[in-house]
Amino acid sequence: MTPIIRFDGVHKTFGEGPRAVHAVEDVTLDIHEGEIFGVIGYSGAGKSTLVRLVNGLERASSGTVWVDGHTVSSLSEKQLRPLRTDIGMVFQQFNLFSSKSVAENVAYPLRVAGWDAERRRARVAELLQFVGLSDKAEARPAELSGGQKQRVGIARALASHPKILLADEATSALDPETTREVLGLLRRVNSELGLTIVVITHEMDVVKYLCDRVAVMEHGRVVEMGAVYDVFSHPQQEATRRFVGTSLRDRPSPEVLARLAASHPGTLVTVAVQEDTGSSARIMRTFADREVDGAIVYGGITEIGERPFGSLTLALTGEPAAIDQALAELRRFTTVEDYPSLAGRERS
Ligand SMILES: Nc1ncnc2c1ncn2[C@@H]1O[C@H](COP(=O)(O)OP(=O)(O)OP(=O)(O)O)[C@@H](O)[C@H]1O
Repeated sequence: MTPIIRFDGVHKTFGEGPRAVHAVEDVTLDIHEGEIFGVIGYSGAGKSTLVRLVNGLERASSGTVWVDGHTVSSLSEKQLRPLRTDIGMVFQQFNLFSSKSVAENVAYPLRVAGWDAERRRARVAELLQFVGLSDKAEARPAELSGGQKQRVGIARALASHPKILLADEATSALDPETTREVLGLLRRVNSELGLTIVVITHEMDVVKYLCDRVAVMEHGRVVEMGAVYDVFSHPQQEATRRFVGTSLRDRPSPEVLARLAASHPGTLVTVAVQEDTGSSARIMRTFADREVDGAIVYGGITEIGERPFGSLTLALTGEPAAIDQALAELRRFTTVEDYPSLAGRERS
C-alpha cells in the first residue's frame, strides 16, 4: 500500500487565545493510492478543514501534510498551483457558473490552465461522455437536475487528469436515488480511472456503499479508523456506534422491543449476523439442533464490501434449559444481546 496523502501530527487552529477554534487536532493518518477513503463526523467535527489541508486551501498550524511527494504545509501559493491540478474537488452545492453552458463549465479549468480550444473541445466531449451528459453540453445548469449538476461538477473536477478527487458532502443535497447514481459514478472514477478519492460525509450509508476505509472525526480528532467492514462490525466509540446504527437500522428501539415483547411469545434476543463469525445458516442450525423455535421478529442484513452484515431479533420458544444452551453455543461464535429488563413483560 503506497500512501498518496499523509497527515503527521497535524493541528489546525482558527483564531487565537480564548476564542481559538481547534478545528483539527493531532491527526496522523495515511490515505493509500487507489483507495476510497471516507471521513465521517457530525457538523463541526473538522472534516472540511481536514480535506482543505490536502490542497492547501488551509495551512496546518503545526504538523506535516504530505501529498504525492510534496510537503503541502511548506509550499508557497505559487508552488501549490501545479499540485492543485493533481487534485480535483467536488462540492455539496456544485459551484457551477450559472451563466455558462455545461461544456463551458467543464472546460473552465482547462481554459485557466491554458489548453487551446481544440484540446479543450476534445477533452470536454470525452468527460461528458464519461459522466453520461453528452446531450446536455449546451444546457445551462438551471436546466439540470441536482444529480446532473453534480455529474457536471465531477466532470469539471476530472478535467485536468487529477490523481486525487476530494468530494466534500457531494451527495448531501441529493435525494436517495440520485445519491446512488452519483456514488455509482464516483465508484467508476475510482475503478476505471484509478483516482484516489477522499469522501467527506455525515452519512454512514455513503461510507457503506463507497468507501474502503473510514476515519471517524469528533471535535477535530480522528477517534476511530479502519476498514469499513471492521468499523461496522466492531465500532469502538459511541459516535461510531451511532453512525453505524443510523445506517443499518437493523436493531429494534426500546419502544419497538417493548411492543415485540408484548405481541410475541418467548424470549427476545438479537443475534449479530456476520460473514466470518455468525452466518444466518449457522445461527438457525444452532436453534434447530436444540429444538428451540426461533421466530424472526425484526432485523436487517445488508452487504458491506460484498460481505453480509446485520442482525436478527428472534422470539425463542422451547425448553428454558435448551434455550440457555443454544444461547451459550451462539455466544461462542457471534454476539448475542438479550433483554433481561423485558423478562417480566414477555409472554411465555
Ligand atoms: N475559516 C474559519 N475560521 C474560523 N473557524 C473556522 C473556519 N473554518 C472552520 N472553522 C471552525 O472549525 C470547526 C470545524 O469546521 P469544519 O467545517 O471543518 O467542520 P465539518 O466537520 O466539515 O462541519 P460541516 O459538516 O458542518 O461542514 C468548526 O467549529 C468551524 O466553525
